[in-house]
Amino acid sequence: MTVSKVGILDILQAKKESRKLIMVTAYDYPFGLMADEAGVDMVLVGDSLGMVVLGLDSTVQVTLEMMIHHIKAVVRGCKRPVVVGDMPFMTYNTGIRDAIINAGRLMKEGGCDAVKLEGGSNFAPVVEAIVKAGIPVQGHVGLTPQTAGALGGFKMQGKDAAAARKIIDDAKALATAGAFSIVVEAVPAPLGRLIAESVAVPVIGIGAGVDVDGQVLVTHDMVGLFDRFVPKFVKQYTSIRPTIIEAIKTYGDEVRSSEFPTSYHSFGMSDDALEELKSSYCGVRRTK
Ligand SMILES: Nc1nc(=O)c2c([nH]1)NC[C@@H]1CN(c3ccc(C(=O)N[C@@H](CCC(=O)O)C(=O)O)cc3)CN21
Ligand SMILES: CC(C)C(=O)C(=O)O
Ligand SMILES: [Mg+2]
Repeated sequence: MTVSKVGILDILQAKKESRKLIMVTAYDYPFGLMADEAGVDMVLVGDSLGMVVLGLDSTVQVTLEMMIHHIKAVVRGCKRPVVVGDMPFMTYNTGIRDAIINAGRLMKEGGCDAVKLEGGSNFAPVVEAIVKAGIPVQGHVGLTPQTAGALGGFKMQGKDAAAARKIIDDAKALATAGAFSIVVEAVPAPLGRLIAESVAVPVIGIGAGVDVDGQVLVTHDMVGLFDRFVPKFVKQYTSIRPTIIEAIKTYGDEVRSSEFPTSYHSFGMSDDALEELKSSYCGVRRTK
């Protein structure tokens, strides 16, 4: 069966038809396959992979090479969803030429359909240049983890009217620059709604309330596979970490007690071959 690939135009159309957009993260082939099978619209290969699957303390140390490595794996599993690759810190902040070259590498070498970058109106010229080069760009405003240090940590943004106004203006600038969609992270729900009402392109919320055009979550968070910290906006739909730990423990117990492997999980050999082998075999330690 052939599956029709979701396109950027389908993402834009969804907002016009008031259809909510579903986005989740994936960092490897099995999670790419599962997201595809679950029928999501977009898969984000987030730079959160630095924290979630590489054990780093922030997303700042993530490199373009790491992103390309993981994007390639996810793309192999995703036949239908739009695959968005996060641009790492300092791969688009140093100038328009660098940004275009690096976005191009994520697309050409990684194989993703679009890129995402963090930043507001200051980055509108960068977004515009990448879009003009033919690469769809998703914006990201509100809590921007790559610059969390400057924001005072992984904290909610847009608390007072002036800060909220700035985020609305940022989203508008990105939409005008040609972003096909904008991620809004960790802002008050009423602000999320105002942002969604302010731009024609879909606003994808993560901790931005329900009145936006779609939602994104880190898959490892929603299945309880990552729990070093659990942001307020995460809902754990299942908890597979204890299940995995229990399986590994049981395996260990069965190895120690020689319950595993059984003959079912072992390979046999013909009696003739075994006899011939034994006659010429000179073991150091004779058992049985
Ligand atoms: N596993 C994971 N999930 C994410 O959503 C995520 C990452 N990693 N890494 C990159 C960024 C970092 N993000 C984070 C990380 C922590 C909080 C957090 O703990 N926030 C607290 C404090 C809120 C406040 O003080 O305003 C919370 O209770 O939500 C939020 C977003 C979102 N992104
Ligand atoms: C949290 C999402 C939006 C993200 O940027 C990431 O996973 O890196
Ligand atoms: Mg990110």
